[in-house]
Amino acid sequence: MDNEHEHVIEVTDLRRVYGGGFEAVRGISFSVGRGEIFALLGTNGAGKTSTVELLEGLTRPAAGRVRVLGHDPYEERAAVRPRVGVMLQEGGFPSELTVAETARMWAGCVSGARPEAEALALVGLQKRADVRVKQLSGGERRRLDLALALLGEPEVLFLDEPTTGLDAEGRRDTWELVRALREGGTTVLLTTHYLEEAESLADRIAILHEGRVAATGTPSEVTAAQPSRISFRLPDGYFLGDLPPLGELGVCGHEVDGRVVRLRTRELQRAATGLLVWAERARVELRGLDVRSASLEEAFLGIAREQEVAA
Ligand SMILES: Nc1ncnc2c1ncn2[C@@H]1O[C@H](COP(=O)(O)OP(=O)(O)OP(=O)(O)O)[C@@H](O)[C@H]1O
Repeated sequence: MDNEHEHVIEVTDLRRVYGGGFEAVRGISFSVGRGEIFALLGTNGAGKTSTVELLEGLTRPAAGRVRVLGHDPYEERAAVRPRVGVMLQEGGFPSELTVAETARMWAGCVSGARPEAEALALVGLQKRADVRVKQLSGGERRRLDLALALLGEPEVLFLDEPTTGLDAEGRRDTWELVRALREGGTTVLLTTHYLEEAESLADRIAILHEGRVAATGTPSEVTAAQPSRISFRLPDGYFLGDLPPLGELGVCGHEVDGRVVRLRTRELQRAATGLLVWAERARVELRGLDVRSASLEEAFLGIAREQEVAA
């Protein structure tokens, strides 16, 4: 396999069982290529952190295979660890130390670390170097976590909810930094609760549900599998039955809320054209007309609903 298309992360039929027998990860498979940003999404308890911890080599899977940079991250920790940066959900470093002292202490544990000041500057914390960690805001702590993960100039970066607690500007700064790291060839696997984050940042995503991959692909592939929406106000004096038969328009679901009609369709062009031709002929205006493809949020909620029904 050439370097460009090398799978930096490979997960095959991965399982994780906690003490007591609860199976949190139930046969997950995916791979991440070099320089890709891959996002794991899912409801609370879907198994994102449990999966990331296996990738980080913190514990051994109950079954299945994990490879990071071609190695087993648990059995061959010494080969993998120096090439990987990890940002856990809870950093948990001593809060009496200053930001600079924390970075220095951390750098002491990393071989070939970049200068601490450079790592702090990457996340915009250079002016907070002399502040004690306990005095940082939640968002600043998250950025310090990220700076520490970047100290070793990692080839692979694991980010567990990297922007939780950050304000809108901090979140966008982090996205820019992650994109810049990708441009430099870093492979990034992140978990997030922010669908907007996955949509804007990730090359590919996997939506987990109860320990399984419910959907995977590029964000647009995942949303394309969900119905599009058309909404409008019924013109005065008209009723739903006055529209062309919804089945003929390719509509697969509808709701009427007062005068507002919402249609779902997998054939957006056919439905929109049929509706507009009807309105033109009837010489009526469809006020509030809104036509759009599913967002990742709608896809996410749709997948969660489908899974609940299937269960
Ligand atoms: N140490 C543990 N012992 C037993 N069960 C656990 C343990 N840690 C996690 N679980 C369970 O495993 C499931 C998956 O948890 P996990 O933290 O991986 O989910 P998650 O997708 O990261 O959730 P969140 O979005 O809330 O962080 C949950 O049902 C959780 O209660």
